[in-house]
Amino acid sequence: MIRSYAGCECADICFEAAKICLERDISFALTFLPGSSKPLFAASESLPQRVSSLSDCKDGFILNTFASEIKSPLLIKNELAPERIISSNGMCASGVAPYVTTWEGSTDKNEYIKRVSALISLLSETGGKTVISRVVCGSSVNIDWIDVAKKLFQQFDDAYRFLYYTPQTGAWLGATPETLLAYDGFAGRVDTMSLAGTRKYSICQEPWDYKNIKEHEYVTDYILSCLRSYGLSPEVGDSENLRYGAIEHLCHRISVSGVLPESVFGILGRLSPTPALAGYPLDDALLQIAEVEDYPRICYGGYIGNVVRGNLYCYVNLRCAHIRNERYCLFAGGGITAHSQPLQEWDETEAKCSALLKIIDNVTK
Ligand SMILES: C=C(O[C@@H]1C=C(C(=O)O)C=C[C@H]1O)C(=O)O
Repeated sequence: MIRSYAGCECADICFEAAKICLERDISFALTFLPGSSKPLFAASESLPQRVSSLSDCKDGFILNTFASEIKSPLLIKNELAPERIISSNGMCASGVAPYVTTWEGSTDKNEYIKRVSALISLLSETGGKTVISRVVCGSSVNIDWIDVAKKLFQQFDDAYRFLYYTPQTGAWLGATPETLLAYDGFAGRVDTMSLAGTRKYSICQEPWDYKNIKEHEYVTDYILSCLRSYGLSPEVGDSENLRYGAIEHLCHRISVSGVLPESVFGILGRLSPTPALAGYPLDDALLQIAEVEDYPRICYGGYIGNVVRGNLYCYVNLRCAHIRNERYCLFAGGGITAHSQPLQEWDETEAKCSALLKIIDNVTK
């Protein structure tokens, strides 16, 4: 059982502190591990810096952007307690405004269909898989993001839930089902998952279709070869259906022992992004993503997580929104292969962002 490293047992206090941090551009992260109602809160007056090894990493929140060339994550150190932020309201360091801005316009459906159709034709010749996303943007003016976070976190209590801000990334909110890397420092064990393949949730567990099985295999194979390249012998669990609200994903849990803390950030850097978020082969997929998507992903598809006394709990930044005072931008994507149908892929992205969009609509004054 993990205790809150910020010494904060009370979620309401953390949400109140998060609100102040958002208003004052103070670096912070409020997160909940899957199934836990205990907040993990980290905040710092100093600018988040890169950390190169888990062994040297203080407790706090780590993150990296999508396909970052700099592999070492940024760390928000656990330095400011939420109570202190609240009691010194306004007295905490004047934060640093974000260096990145939110994208303005939503992806047009016809344009998406056109571009994805062209990609499907290309993949029919070359093989492989590329994960294409789209954005849904709107005005933030009448939205209380703390209210949105509370509702989202309650609805997806099985997911890793996050709300954070750094000047390097801006503010992000989401609830992700995808573990990238969990490290138990005492046992030297890494747990990860291959998560790809999406369909509507149903209680009758039908077999998965060929397209989903194939796009899933790219992810499993990639993770296994990455771990084996470290001389490790990973084990793959049975096939599972992992539910996320109204949809479910094909999932294999993968675990491996004998991992030294010095190797953990290296493995993390190699695993991010897997073909669940980029594609296979990786370099081709990254080029195709840059061609098809006309906005920067920033943190979408990157990773986020908590370092707690030598352990690491790290997830893929998915089912998320980039939020700012004026605009917000939701991101949702899916794996495209030669067997994709453009309209079905569009509907899949719709299903992936619908829960968060519904909450945003409901709280908009
Ligand atoms: C890319 C996303 O999700 C990823 C892609 C999936 C797929 O293509 O089936 C399933 C789960 C995630 O690994 C997203 O939610 O934006």
